[in-house]
Amino acid sequence: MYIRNRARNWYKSVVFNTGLLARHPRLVGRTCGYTLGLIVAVASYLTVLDFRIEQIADDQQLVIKSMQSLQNDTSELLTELNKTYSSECSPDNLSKIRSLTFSHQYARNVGLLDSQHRLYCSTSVGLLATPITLHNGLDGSIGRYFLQTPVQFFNGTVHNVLRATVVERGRFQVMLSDTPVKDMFDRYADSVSVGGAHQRRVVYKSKHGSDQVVPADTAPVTFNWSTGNILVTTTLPGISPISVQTIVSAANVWENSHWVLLGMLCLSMLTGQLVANGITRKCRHVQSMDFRIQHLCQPANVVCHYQPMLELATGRVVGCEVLGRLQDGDKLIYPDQFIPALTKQGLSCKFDTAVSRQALLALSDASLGSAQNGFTVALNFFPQNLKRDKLHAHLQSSLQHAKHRDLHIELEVTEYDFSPEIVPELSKLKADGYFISIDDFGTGYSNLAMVKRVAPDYLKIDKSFVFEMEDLTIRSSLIPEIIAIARAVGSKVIAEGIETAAQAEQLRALGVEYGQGYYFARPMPLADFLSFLHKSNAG
Ligand SMILES: Nc1nc2c(ncn2[C@@H]2O[C@@H]3COP(=O)(O)O[C@H]4[C@@H](O)[C@H](n5cnc6c(=O)[nH]c(N)nc65)O[C@@H]4COP(=O)(O)O[C@H]3[C@H]2O)c(=O)[nH]1
Repeated sequence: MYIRNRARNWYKSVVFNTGLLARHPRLVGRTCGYTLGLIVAVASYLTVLDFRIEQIADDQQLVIKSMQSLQNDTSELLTELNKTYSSECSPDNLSKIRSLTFSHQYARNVGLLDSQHRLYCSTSVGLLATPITLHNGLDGSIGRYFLQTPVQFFNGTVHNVLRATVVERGRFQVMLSDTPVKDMFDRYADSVSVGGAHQRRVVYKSKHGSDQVVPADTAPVTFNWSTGNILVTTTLPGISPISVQTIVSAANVWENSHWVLLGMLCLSMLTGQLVANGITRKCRHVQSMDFRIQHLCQPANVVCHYQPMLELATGRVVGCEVLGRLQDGDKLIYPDQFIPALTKQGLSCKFDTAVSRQALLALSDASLGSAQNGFTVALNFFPQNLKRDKLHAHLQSSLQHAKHRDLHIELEVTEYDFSPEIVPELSKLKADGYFISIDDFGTGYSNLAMVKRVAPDYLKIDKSFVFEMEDLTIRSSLIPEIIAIARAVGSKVIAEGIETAAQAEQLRALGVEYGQGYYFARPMPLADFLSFLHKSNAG
């Protein structure tokens, strides 16, 4: 749980504080996607390599088994010869030995030794003209053996000489036909070394194999840093250990598994591309207001700005409109940037509640000077949040600990949102003592009968009418009509968006009671608003 929370916090801080995501979503997506693609490609290659190494180790076991079979067969033959047969070079004895040799797979020829351990007779040649002593023998588990030994045998007409392995035990030597083993070496090994510690030597090497002896204690898989190849080794232990080594190069892996590798390469490229697209989309999404608003819309991020509302006739500040902003790192974001996402994500109530609570707590604690009595606080609410019972409870609880409770709360609903469903709620709120104002009046098509039923305390002329006053457009000519409607329903008029002294003067002359706009002051933080208030009302 703890780790999950830490991970979530870390993720959020990365998402919200990393400008990189916002500025380069594609770069982030591609970096992550292609890195993953590369990891998949490397992992695929390592899997194929691992598979190939296992395959080679299995093949080497076959070689080892055939070596074992050769040793067992030869050992059995030598035991039988020493136990049952004499080393006499008589035709009868040689014929018996020959028939025994036929029942053994690897023996080609048997040699007989004299009392001085010299080869003096063989089953293939018979009695030798000169006895032979073999040199450089190795000690093996089945006897002493001589590698690549020149041996004579009779092929019908002449005595041929060939090189073969000879194993000697007791009074006999067996010349081995190691062709089956050699075939195995050719297929599966690059290098074979045999012999005990000091006698060890290379007995086989392929065209790729090295001349170096493979020590008997070589690990099953090693890496040759000078060639960049992997060496797979299997050793048959014993007095004369046999080590079979095979080289696994990248070319070798490619040769054996190129279709699998090509398939995996395509898969990793596809994975990389899909992940890159996915992460790019995700980065864009986490930077979109729809996603960020859920993190931003917390009471701690809500910032209230206050725009003074003045009595046009006297220039006195009589109230303010509270305008909510959201703190996003070191910058503020404004309603036109977040309101669509806010409503889409169902956070409008959370936002309105946070703004109104913060503003009421701040203003009820502040010193408002001569404006203290009956100071008007205009709060904007989304129509769906104008539910009397809930709203009344919330506003009262916000004012519960207030220093002075004589603030007049004005609830603003835009004309655009003015609908039959909210009329009864507004009437009840008005009966509770809240002021009701219809904001942006003139921009919607509100039913005048409905307006009359609510009898709002204020009609706020939308700023678009005020902006065009000096140009005398048709729109601005509607201002007297709006004022007439206000009079008819018993409302006072507030003009929004006053930017020049001429606009303020004209509106005052038309009978508009209150005004707000950049001409007087922009929406501002509480401290600035309070100093503006005291300065304006000082005179
Ligand atoms: N050009 C110009 N503009 C002026 C002038 N005087 C004031 N304004 C801007 O006009 C908007 C007046 O607020 P509104 O009509 O209630 O329109 C508000 C209101 O409908 C909504 N809003 C703002 N705060 C809240 C809130 O806390 N809750 C809800 N539900 N809506 C809010 O967002 C709208 C836009 O708010 P803002 O961006 O703060 O924009 C404010 C204000 O900064 C001026 O002389 N010239």
